[in-house]
Amino acid sequence: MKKDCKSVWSECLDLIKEQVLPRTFKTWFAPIRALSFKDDVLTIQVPSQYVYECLEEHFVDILRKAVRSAIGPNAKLEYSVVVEESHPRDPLSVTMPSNNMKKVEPNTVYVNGKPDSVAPKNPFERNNNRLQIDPQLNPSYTLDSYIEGSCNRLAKSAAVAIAQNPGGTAFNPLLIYGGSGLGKTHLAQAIGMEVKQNYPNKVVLYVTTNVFQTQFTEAVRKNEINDFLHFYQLIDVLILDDIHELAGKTATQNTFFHIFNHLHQSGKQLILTSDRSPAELSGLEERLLSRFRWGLSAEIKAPDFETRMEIARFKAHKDGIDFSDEVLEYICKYVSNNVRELEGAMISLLAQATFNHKDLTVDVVKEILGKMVKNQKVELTVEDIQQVVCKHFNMAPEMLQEKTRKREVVQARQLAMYFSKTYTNASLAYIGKQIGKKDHTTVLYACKAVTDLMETDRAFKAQVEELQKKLYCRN
Ligand SMILES: Nc1ncnc2c1ncn2[C@@H]1O[C@H](COP(=O)(O)OP(=O)(O)OP(=O)(O)O)[C@@H](O)[C@H]1O
Repeated sequence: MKKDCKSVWSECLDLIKEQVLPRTFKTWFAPIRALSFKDDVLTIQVPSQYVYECLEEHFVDILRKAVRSAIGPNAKLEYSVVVEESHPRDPLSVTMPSNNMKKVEPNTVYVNGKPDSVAPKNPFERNNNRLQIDPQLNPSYTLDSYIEGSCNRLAKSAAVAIAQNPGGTAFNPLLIYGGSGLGKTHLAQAIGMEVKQNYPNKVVLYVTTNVFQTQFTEAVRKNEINDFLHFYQLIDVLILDDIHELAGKTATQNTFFHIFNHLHQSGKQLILTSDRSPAELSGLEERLLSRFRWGLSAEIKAPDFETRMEIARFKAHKDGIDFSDEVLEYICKYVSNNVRELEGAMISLLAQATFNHKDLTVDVVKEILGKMVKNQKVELTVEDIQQVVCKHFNMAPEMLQEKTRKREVVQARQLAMYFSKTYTNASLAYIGKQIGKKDHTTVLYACKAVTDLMETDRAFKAQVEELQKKLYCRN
């Protein structure tokens, strides 16, 4: 069925929404209108030159991914920029190309038979017996732009070593794990970028577990599983993002197991990312987990204040934004758990200040961030959470450590575990140890119990929301 511009753009918006903060989405993407879609070119109307520049500067990667996913590898984006709001329905506008839709050069590999029979669909181009493999790398994710701190030192050092000698270090596979928005994808992609620079002929491929899963399902449906395996065996550096999503997908795990073995035995490099440590990767087969342990598992933790400041200074400098140190300190103090949110806050602040014609002083930042900060994850520890939960239930924190199955203690413990998993970057093992000396499976069970109960019990859900507010307003 032929898609129209509205449905294509709505598909893009769904994908974009998953990747940016709601405030960012509202500021930058919600006001955009889809104008036309023809020959793989999607034209969108943006309200001003400023918005056009900001989109190209800050969001081009997100846009590129979304547009490619909705349209295909040949997708092009064009902007129609409103220059005069002369008529609300028919404003005067000019058309601008998306300049930054640059991408890393694809690799060409020669295959026996028709390339069509080897490659999963998009983003691979086929021609005679040549197969072009787009590495799917984001050129802005480099090792140089990845700020090092104690939170990520081991992972970054391993990344540098691998980039110099892919497949030839002890770090094979490299499993990078940690919480959301802490730079796992950036670092994994940066290795790919650096390998492409050091070894232009090496075939690098970045793929999310979701895409891998879809390609696999498609290959099964079409009875092309051998071609699928053959294709993945052509890769020199395979980056598989979000491997926790393999949980429970036995057939996909099985196939990945074969690909892993083949690549590893042939001295090819594997880089994996996950939101939890191998010990906490439930739902994955032991034989796969044991292979992950062959190389290096490196955790990325939430950056400390100094590293956040360095990241914020770097981003401000790169984007040519003039934030004073005082302002940056204010932002970094409050946006503490997640680098993606830190970036989002900086971009939103800039946009709001520009639209409202205000200089970015600390007072202005306080005013603008005021509402936003309330919704941020202020730096919470497992201990803080236990305090708040116990106070809520009028219970001494020591009760959580007691070996009792009393209903109210069990529920308080489960809630403390659930909030610790949701609002801190502590590992399941650490959370369990701190809250009643339990193991990680108890924490997982507690999180599931709370989520399930919230779905069926309104009063309980209201109680969780009440506690959430108390946690946010703690400071
Ligand atoms: N140490 C760092 N230096 C510079 N930028 C960073 C750093 N850590 C994270 N970022 C930036 O933060 C944003 C989020 O990073 P990324 O997408 O890699 O996180 P992630 O851990 O893969 O998150 P998720 O698990 O949600 O996919 C990116 O724009 C990335 O460039």
